[in-house]
Amino acid sequence: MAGIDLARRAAAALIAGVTEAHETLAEQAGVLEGLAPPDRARAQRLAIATLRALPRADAMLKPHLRKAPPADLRALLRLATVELCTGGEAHGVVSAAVELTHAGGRRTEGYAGLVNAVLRKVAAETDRWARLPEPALPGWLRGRLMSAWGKVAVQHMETAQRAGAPVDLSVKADAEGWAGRLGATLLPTGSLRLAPGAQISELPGYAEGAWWVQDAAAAMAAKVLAPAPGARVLDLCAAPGGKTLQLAAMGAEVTALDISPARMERVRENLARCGLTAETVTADALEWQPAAPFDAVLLDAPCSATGTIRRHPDLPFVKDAAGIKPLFALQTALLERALELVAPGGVLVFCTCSLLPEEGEAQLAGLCERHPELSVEAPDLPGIEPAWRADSGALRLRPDFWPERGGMDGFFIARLRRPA
Ligand SMILES: C[S@@+](CC[C@H](N)C(=O)[O-])C[C@H]1O[C@@H](n2cnc3c(N)ncnc32)[C@H](O)[C@@H]1O
Repeated sequence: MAGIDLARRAAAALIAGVTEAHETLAEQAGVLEGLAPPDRARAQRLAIATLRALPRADAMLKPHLRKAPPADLRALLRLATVELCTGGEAHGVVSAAVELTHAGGRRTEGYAGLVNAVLRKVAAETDRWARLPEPALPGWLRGRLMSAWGKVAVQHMETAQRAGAPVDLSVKADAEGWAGRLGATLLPTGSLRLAPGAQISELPGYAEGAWWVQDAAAAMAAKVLAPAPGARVLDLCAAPGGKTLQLAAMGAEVTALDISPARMERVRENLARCGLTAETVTADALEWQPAAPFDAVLLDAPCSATGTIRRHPDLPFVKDAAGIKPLFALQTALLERALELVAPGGVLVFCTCSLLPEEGEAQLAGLCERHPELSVEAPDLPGIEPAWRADSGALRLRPDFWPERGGMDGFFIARLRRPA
């Protein structure tokens, strides 16, 4: 009997956690504890691949299941089905699933025969996979995006989301040199894009903090802010700190604030690894009182994160329309607070990793209506394409942009100036 495949067991647990307990993969970090780094990475890869293809896996399994199996077994069947239909070696995949069913104890061991029989049938008809409809966004989100961006754009976004996301890096300095050393592509906006399959923590420059992982779209917000060296900048919702690192690397005097103590710890760790400094504050942005206003404030507000589904395919199972609605009012309140903390003549950059206009375009329109004294400044960055510019002067970034390069996260970024 072969040993238990720990990565597959963890992957199945992660899948069940997302689909049954509605917890994100990030919230289930405990599942991966104790696994060796390669098993950890493999478990995450398997869970992500399965979640991305879930409707197809269910369509493959449906004819062979008379009633729904227990949740953890269903996750295991879905995982094995995706593996079988995407090139996994049939004997290895089926026997690993059977082993895990036995190992599940009294609750699942009685299903080992069923798991074996069902997966053998799936393995015998993997040609059906390619003829099944491509997985689409969940209905509540699809409808909203259709009204905002149109059917064709949404189809392109879905294609991008199915393809997944490459890994992008922001560098402290010398982007061209690091592109050469890492074999990465230097993107027109200054981020580096790694070739697939890199083991991040093994790459040169990781240990000494020469760069950090950050999607190219996410990296544009701090570049839009572009603080002068020594400028006092407040990063108002800072954790885990990607934008704090950028601002500090640009030479700004940064205050990084976040409400979450655990996430703030990540900011401190990231600053330490990269040898950068910022003042860190754990507080509610709506209540915190600084001694003086700032030259610039960056508000990367909590949002639906619908722009990041291509790298987080767990999100549609965890969030729904009702769950994200309270965020819209929080974003408005945070925007008002952020503006109060900008000194006269200073700059406010507002961004969200959302594709919903309620969390971007509508927030900007509302802010400008309430504060007609503000001016929106169109960003002037290398690499920005005309299609990314909205009439308002903001940047609207979408996963279907840069298709030939591997896409980017969805983001909304606006730069506003208070009169002096
Ligand atoms: C989109 S994330 C920020 C990502 C971060 N800017 C980066 O680039 O790594 C939003 C953050 O807002 C924080 N947050 C939510 N409500 C907050 C509040 N009332 N005050 C301060 N931070 C808050 C969350 O803890 C979360 O870390």
